[in-house]
Amino acid sequence: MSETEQHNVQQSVQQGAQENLSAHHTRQHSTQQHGAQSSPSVRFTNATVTRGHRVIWTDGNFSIPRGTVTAIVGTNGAGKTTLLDVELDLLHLSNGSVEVLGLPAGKANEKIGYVPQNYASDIDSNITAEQSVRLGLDGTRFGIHRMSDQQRDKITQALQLAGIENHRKLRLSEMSGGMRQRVAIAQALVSDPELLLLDEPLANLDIAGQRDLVDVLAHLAEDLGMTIQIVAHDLNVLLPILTGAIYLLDGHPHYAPIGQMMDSELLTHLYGTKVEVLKTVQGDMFVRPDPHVEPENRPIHTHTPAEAARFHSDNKPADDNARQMEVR
Ligand SMILES: Nc1ncnc2c1ncn2[C@@H]1O[C@H](COP(=O)(O)OP(=O)(O)OP(=O)(O)O)[C@@H](O)[C@H]1O
Repeated sequence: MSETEQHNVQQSVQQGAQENLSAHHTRQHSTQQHGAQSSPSVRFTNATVTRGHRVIWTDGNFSIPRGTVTAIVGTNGAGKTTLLDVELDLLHLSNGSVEVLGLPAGKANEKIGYVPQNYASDIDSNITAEQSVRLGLDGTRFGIHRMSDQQRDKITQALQLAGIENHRKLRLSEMSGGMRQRVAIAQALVSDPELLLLDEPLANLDIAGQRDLVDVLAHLAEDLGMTIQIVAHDLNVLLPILTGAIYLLDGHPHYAPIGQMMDSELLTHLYGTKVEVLKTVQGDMFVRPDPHVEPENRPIHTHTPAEAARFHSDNKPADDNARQMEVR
């Protein structure tokens, strides 16, 4: 999808947010009072997607509970962004079905916050952070209507959640990539989403920027109970907050809880190069390429969905999959 199309999509996802604000507050409140709703955040059934004449992936069969933080991982071109497109009903399946927040894909879009790849590269960077976040409330109507007190409060709240309330008057052109990424997140949050979809939000951020962003996501997930999906290439920085991962392997999407995902055999197949899962004495886990493998010895495997599913079917505790190392 072109960047302009992505931006239009982002706006269409956010359209109706203003009208739904009060209804959404009621919904959120009742969810907090009565616990998580019973339907999963997403449910894929026999899902196959094609673009043009090309099959991107097939046999998607999984569901993910609400209140979870899920990475979407796979090699370049495996179909991670495509998976988000399917959840937003920007792309129809050629077979099977997808439910999002208990409804057919597309029907719950006003409850979804979406942060596309490369945010701000195609919008007017002369606008301020506050104006940009306001686009999440009234989209294309920006600039025509006066802001109500309620809207102003919502924008302030979203800027606070993203940790940029002190920069609301700064123009995007004056901001670093990390700061713009936070503006994009604030824009997605301003409509009080139940599900937040982020497409490679960590790309182009330095280590401190990545950690700051993960802290923001941790607050949204842990304190506000938001369900989050994040397309990412590097699992390490996200590991402290991840509950699971959708992994695209050999043309099929699978879901695994994070403990089962941290398996060096599975990750080696997934990344197409030998990787190790290591555990520090403090109990933190991380993934790294095996430094002893020469490039020409990299394994190249293809697997059926059933074979791939076996990688995480034996419920091995995560500890069994990880080498322990001393890091103090
Ligand atoms: N609009 C489109 N029309 C046709 N093919 C497309 C379109 N968008 C993407 N594709 C193709 O679909 C496949 C999956 O693309 P997608 O962007 O979902 O992959 P990805 O896993 O997100 O990749 P990356 O990690 O490089 O961002 C790629 O081969 C891509 O070339």
